[in-house]
Amino acid sequence: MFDKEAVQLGIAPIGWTNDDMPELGGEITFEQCISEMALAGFTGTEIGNKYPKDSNELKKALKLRGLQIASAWFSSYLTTKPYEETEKEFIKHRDFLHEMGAEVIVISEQGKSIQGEMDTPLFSSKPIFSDKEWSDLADGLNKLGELAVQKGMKLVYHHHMGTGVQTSTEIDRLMKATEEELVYLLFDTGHLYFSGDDPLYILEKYLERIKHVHLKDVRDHIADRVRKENWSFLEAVKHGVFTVPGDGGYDFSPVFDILSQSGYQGWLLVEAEQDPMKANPLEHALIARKYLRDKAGL
Ligand SMILES: O=C1C[C@@H](O)[C@H](O)[C@@H](O)C1=O
Ligand SMILES: [Co+2]
Repeated sequence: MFDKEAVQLGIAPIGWTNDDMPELGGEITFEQCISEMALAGFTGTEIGNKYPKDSNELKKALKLRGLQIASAWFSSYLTTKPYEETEKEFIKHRDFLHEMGAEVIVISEQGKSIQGEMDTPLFSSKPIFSDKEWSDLADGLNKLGELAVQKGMKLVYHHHMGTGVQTSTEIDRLMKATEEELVYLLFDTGHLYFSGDDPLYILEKYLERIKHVHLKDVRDHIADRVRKENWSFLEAVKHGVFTVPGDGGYDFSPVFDILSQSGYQGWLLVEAEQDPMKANPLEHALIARKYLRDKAGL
């Protein structure tokens, strides 16, 4: 059983409006998005591209609906740009999240990433970092982790399809190369399962370092087509490879058991980017909320 006081349930806006493909959900307003999150029974969200940039305006809109900011994605370019460039942007991002009351900062290395490329086949073209790139990445993350600690926050690394940190082996290398008190892990079920890795291996091995969780499910028949037909990450998303927990092929029961038994504290954030014209966002938010109630007792 989860400690209901220690765990908070959130949902990401990318089921309503997509950050990587703004045409998906382009007609859906920020207000509709956050109102439906609250209506479905969630109390938190991450930040999407339609959210107000002004912290007071954002706070007011969220407060009206009983929502909090759990975190927000930050793209680092530690393998391809001078460290100082990433640091400058990171400090602005950190300070905004701190102002919004978030405790974790999601980071993902986008140097050499193919996740935003519509025509680059996902499985055959993912980047593989050189030894130099691994050390630049680890050194940079340690420094950014220190900057997070200065504000009492935690840096959580998001392993991601189509990036240099996608597979279990790559996550192992990153975790080994970084300081455990500075760089934590974001556990995203959907990315590991889609990659063909066992999410439970990562969950059990890094339980102590996992400080943020994305609950994303996968439609197996679409994932099979992505491999066979050499689709890109964005094509996969457009075709509906991701969906909410309870609607795809992954059984979250062991994930919930392991997390609850370990006394996990923090956010469980449902995240399923898909085309809102094909998958009604409110309907899917409700499916996820029911699944969490039935399977996790939350
Ligand atoms: O956490 C995430 C943020 C998105 O923008 C990203 O593309 C998605 O796949 C994800 O897991
Ligand atoms: Co995610």
